[in-house]
Amino acid sequence: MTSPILSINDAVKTYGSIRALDQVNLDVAEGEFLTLLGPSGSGKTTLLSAIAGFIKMDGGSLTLRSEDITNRPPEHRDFGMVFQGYALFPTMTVRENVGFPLKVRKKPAAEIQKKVNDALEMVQMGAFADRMPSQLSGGQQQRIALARAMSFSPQVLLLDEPLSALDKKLRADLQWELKALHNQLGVTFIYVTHDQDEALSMSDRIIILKDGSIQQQGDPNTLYNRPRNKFVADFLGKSNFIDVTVGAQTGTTLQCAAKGVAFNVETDTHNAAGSDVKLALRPERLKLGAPGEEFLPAVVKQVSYLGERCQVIVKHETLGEMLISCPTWKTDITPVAGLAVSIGWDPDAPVVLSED
Ligand SMILES: Nc1ncnc2c1ncn2[C@@H]1O[C@H](COP(=O)(O)OP(=O)(O)OP(=O)(O)O)[C@@H](O)[C@H]1O
Repeated sequence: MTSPILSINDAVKTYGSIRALDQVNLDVAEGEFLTLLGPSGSGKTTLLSAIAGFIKMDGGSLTLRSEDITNRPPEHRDFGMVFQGYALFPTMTVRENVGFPLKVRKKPAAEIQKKVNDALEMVQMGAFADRMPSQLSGGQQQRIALARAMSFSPQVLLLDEPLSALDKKLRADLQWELKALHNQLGVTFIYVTHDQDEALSMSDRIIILKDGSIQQQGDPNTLYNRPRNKFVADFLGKSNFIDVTVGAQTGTTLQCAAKGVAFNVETDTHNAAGSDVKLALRPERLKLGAPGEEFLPAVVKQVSYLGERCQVIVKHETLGEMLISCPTWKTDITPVAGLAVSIGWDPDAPVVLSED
């Protein structure tokens, strides 16, 4: 990374015995769309609030373009913010709301007018300038909140679950719009969500948090296809897990044995012979065939049709139940409960997980 716009160094925040932030280190690159993702209580909002300056950290420091801002009050950090509890001012019009950050910064009236118009155009809400917030839908209010956060051209935009109150279809539309805005403006976005699909679809990089510490970070493709541990594999998408005993490893080829089943796995990790490891296997990497076609016999237990894909639970005699996701347009086999099938996977499909 070229020199980061923002660095969080050894951030610690405790509430009694809870470590909401546990030695968090993070560099944010200029212009990136960075997402903080984790389950409820993992520390996402705490980290964003510490960056915003709403809470004081118990330890660690924050730098903005190499300048220490750890003790700088929020209003002097100059970040744009779209927070859950940071609603529009109900007694101000849309125009006044969007102009508010500029007014606080004592900008001249002509500049305020121009920037407000620009910000409203940006979120396609120019026609709504004279309405009151109560006369807008939830999605429109979110667009105005975004326009307000952007009106003063901040270097960094902090967004805490800005779409969580919206219905699924509108949320998906606004995800596209937010991503397009990000591409167009080149502003650094730090985005909090607990929605995995939202994180995967919008982010340049995802930070996965659990109990106040970073579990893994990377681009969506790396995190999804190369999860580091069980928590990440389980939290980001669905996974089958297989406990195996390691045989010999020759280069990248690992011999594995699990409950009477032997197979090879291609891996870039190094594993000692005789050790026990856990593998993650994504449902779409499992293959479903007629009996004898793939290498393990199994029986279909349950099928769930999802439109473009169908989810099939199969049972192998010793490995137990496995989840398979197949495209529904591939009709060489129609899975129904009770059907005898076979299952298999390519050697590069399983991922060797780390223990922690
Ligand atoms: N003001 C507070 N007082 C006491 N504990 C707090 C406070 N704020 C947060 N916590 C605790 O710190 C931990 C992290 O909370 P945080 O709100 O950052 O999680 P989160 O990942 O944003 O969760 P959610 O998705 O539910 O918003 C939680 O265990 C929470 O209960």
